Amino acid sequence: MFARTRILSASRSAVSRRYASTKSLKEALQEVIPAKQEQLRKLKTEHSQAVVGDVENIIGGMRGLKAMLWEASVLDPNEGIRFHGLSIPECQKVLPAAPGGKEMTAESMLWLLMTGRVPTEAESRQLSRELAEKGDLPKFVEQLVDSFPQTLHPMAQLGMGVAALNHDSAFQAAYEKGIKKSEYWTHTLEDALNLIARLPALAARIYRNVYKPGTPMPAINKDLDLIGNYSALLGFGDNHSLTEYLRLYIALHGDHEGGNASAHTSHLVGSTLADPYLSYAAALFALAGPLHGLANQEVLRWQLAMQAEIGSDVSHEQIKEYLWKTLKSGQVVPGYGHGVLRQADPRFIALQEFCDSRPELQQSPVIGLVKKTYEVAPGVLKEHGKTKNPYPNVDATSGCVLHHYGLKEFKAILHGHFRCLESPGMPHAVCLGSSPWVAVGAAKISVNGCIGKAHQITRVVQLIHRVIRRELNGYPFQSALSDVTQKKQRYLRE
Ligand SMILES: CC(=O)SCCNC(=O)CCNC(=O)[C@H](O)C(C)(C)COP(=O)(O)OP(=O)(O)OC[C@H]1O[C@@H](n2cnc3c(N)ncnc32)[C@H](O)[C@@H]1OP(=O)(O)O
Ligand SMILES: O=C([O-])CC(=O)C(=O)O
Repeated sequence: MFARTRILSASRSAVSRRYASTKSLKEALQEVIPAKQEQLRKLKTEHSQAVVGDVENIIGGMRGLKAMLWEASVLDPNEGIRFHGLSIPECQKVLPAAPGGKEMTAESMLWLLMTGRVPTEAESRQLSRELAEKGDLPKFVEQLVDSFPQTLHPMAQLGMGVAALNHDSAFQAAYEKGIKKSEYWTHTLEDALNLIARLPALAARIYRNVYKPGTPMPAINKDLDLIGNYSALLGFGDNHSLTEYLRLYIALHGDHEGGNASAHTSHLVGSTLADPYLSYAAALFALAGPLHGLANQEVLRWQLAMQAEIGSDVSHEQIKEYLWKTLKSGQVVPGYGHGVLRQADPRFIALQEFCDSRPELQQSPVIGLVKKTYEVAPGVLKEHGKTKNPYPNVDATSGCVLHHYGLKEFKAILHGHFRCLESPGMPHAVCLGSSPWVAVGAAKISVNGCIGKAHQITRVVQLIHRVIRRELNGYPFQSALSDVTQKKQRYLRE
């Protein structure tokens, strides 16, 4: 089951003042955080008893449960995501692009998410430079990553690499010395920025070790933005279209209301005051599931299999048959459905618009197939009648564009890293949360969430004990397990 919590938004208004500021991100946050701390203190004293919803059904995990306070973004089921009140087209209009580019940068989205304010170009550039200056990996992490077998899943490698970066955690060091709760955020911010800065070098190193062993990686260019550098480190620095696509892609994935499986995991782990590296590593492992971060790889695999079986120049009827074949074989249609959305994902629409604006993508057979599938799949899924949302999510197209531009390798390092800028959401929560109200609230609520899970785990253990006891009485283990499983499935259905 896909746990997807809902968020109680603290603020829906867009804060998009633009003036000729040249503040660093830390200075901008220094202005925002005291007021936020006061806002949270007031909220707690005045509304801590407020009832925000009923829990209807726990069989589906935490689906739909309002369980966290969040304000960086709000996900409306019909309209999709807004970042501090700004829709995707509005962000595309106001967030600064990289020099020579048109797409909003990851840094400008990060700035917006964390401060609630659109950065000036100077601020965005300054943040790019700060990240580039912090971007090199410690030697021991390079050695660690180089020691992994090529066959180890890149997401497992990425998670371990990120966890190892906690060796230099400023938060952990400060905590050991003893600091006030109200100061947690400065050390957390330092870790979060160091982590974001190092992700390109880490992910690119893993990518090269697995797919392009022995190829030399360029040095980080201090004049480039984060994604410009990432693209170059991967070996695609001269592919301007891919780099621009990545900027858009990563900015769009900056946050999704903070309650998806990976973001929720980082909040849960962060609420114990584990440092950002550990919280983020945990989030990556949640992201590594095929129903979440790996879905775009599943989509690519599925669309290519469709292409191999029925070709590219196909009719709606042929796609319909292929969709039914997938559904009848008991599989999900990857890239369709969502835990919250009930319409086509505006991130999918934004990526489709990117495709429509580029002649090379308009002519791409696989992108053409994605488009045609979108014309047919909602009708088929409605007829199938199971999914609450028969429309595409962002993954329905994202991996296919990468494939067109030459990033053809399947395993999830690509997706994993691209999703990494969900970390703006994470440090935001940790920054505000750790000091001190939201973290405590999140911990309590999460613990409540976990009681359900722990309870289920206990039941599973009891079940297994029963099965083993029966086996000792001469009852074959497999058939005992299948008896019990069938009973359980019947029980859940009923
Ligand atoms: C970036 C992201 O992470 S976006 C999500 C990416 N994931 C995918 O695209 C994978 C395909 N989609 C899915 O598996 C689901 O729609 C999820 C995981 C995204 C959401 O799951 P849920 O919240 O459980 O969705 P929902 O409440 O609509 O599910 C109801 C039923 O419809 C099924 N269903 C949901 N989506 C689909 C689909 N695309 N194809 C077939 N069946 C589906 C579910 O498996 C569930 O079946 P069950 O009752 O037998 O368990
Ligand atoms: O929000 C979710 O449930 C999944 C998703 O689309 C994302 O994480 O971007």
